[in-house]
Amino acid sequence: MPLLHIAGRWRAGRHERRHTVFDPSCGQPIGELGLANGADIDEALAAAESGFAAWRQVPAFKRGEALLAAARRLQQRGEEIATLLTREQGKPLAEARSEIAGTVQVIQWYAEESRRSYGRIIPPRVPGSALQVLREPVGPCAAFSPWNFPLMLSSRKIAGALAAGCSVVLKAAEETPASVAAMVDCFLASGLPDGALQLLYGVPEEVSRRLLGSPIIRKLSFTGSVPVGRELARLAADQLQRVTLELGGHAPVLVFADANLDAAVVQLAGAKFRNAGQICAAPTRFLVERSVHDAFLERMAAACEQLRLGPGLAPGSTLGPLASARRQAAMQPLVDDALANGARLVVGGTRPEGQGFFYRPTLLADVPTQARAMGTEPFGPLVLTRPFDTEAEAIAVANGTRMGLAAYLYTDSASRQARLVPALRTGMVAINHASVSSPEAPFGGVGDSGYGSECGVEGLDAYLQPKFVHQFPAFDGTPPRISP
Ligand SMILES: NC(=O)C1=CN([C@@H]2O[C@H](COP(=O)(O)OP(=O)(O)OC[C@H]3O[C@@H](n4cnc5c(N)ncnc54)[C@H](O)[C@@H]3O)[C@@H](O)[C@H]2O)C=CC1
Ligand SMILES: O=Cc1ccc(S(=O)(=O)O)cc1
Repeated sequence: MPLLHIAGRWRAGRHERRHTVFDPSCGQPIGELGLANGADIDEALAAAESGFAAWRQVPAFKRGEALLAAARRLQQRGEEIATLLTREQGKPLAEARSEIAGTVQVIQWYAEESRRSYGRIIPPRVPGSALQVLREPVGPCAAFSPWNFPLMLSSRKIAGALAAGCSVVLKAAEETPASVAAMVDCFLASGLPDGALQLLYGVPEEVSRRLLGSPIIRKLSFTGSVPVGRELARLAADQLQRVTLELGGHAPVLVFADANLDAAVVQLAGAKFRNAGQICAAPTRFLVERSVHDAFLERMAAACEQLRLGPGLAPGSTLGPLASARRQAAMQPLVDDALANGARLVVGGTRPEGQGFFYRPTLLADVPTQARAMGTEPFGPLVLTRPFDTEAEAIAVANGTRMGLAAYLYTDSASRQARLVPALRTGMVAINHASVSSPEAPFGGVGDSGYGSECGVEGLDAYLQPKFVHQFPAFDGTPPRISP
């Protein structure tokens, strides 16, 4: 699989180590990936430097056109790429198609927004002078994307950087290389100069150390786990690179008795089991007002029973395998620990017999806050519920982890909505709805969920550096008086 793209050329990495790619639905190898060695990474850095020099000269309008063309190509190749994605990541084909549709929209949004990245003129203190703020691309960027939504999460970084006029070296996840390579091909075929976009796979810590150790890189964007995010932020500190970190969450869901319970469960079950629960913003800790807790459990149990666990490419599967043996192995200890701490098993709780990285949809009730799953992001198909009696108690539990990405609130009371939004310590809140992701809106968290945003104008700003220009048309020898 020659899936690296460096300096305008597709080729295999020259590292002595190779990475085996697995089909999560059967646990069998489906390919061998050649990884980047030090020389490959250095070539990618040099190419990103020259690619930046060329790409930043392209007018914003033309950059937007190139991105729109990339989005069209991705749409045209949708079926082929969705199949690649399902094969290597595991998600049901319908979800892979929907990831592609969402990715197309992200690229389109950045393409359009790049035309509106205006500077500004500030009224001057000294008559005849001008105060301008220009917005310049920050420079070559290093981007690291994970395996759970390889296309969506890579596209946020690629399109954000390219829209702003930056070049990118993307290290995507070794677990899911072919789908991202196909998407990168869509970008490259749309008129990018050589070096504007490189794709690497490698030994992760070697790639990050070498990229972030280089003064060429001016910006880091990472989506993944908290420990790796911390490590990359440390590396970026040495070169004073700007940083965006999206490090996952442990989203609380607050369901009050005045909410429409039927609609809430349908939405929440959809959001929870999408991608087998491997979503940073997945609803995870379900805090339900005591008077409706049993009714909620009954409906959620029915929703779990309706899921069809099976290979993503098999028609009718609505819940695929986890993406790796590592993720599958992480589930049972979390479930066993919750049960040992007094939780009640309502549905699932085991992996099925046979091959593949499957885990049954699992509903655990009355999960105590000290259970490990209530503090560690499960990143799997686990619903954890607990009843609450007061709003204050619900908020205390909701804010009881160091993570702060998303929160979900189900209540028809406008006054409660107004009280709870400021009380929730998260970067995003959805009310009577189970999605917090929209290309137009900033996506990001607080606390251990990281900092910075992707998408929205904030996502584009992350790749732009303001430059203040204080201009006097001619110098007449009189020192200007700026202070009053
Ligand atoms: N925010 C998100 O969307 C994601 C969050 N996670 C979180 O991470 C947990 C563990 O997942 P794993 O895949 O086992 O985690 P991991 O942290 O070992 O790997 C996650 C990704 O980061 C990359 N990575 C690892 N070390 C790196 C390094 N030093 N430099 C650059 N990239 C590096 C890997 O290639 C992989 O694609 C999950 O349970 C979940 O909590 C994982 C993936 C995505
Ligand atoms: O894991 C992070 C993540 C996954 C999916 C999406 S989206 O809903 O498809 O936009 C956003 C973030």
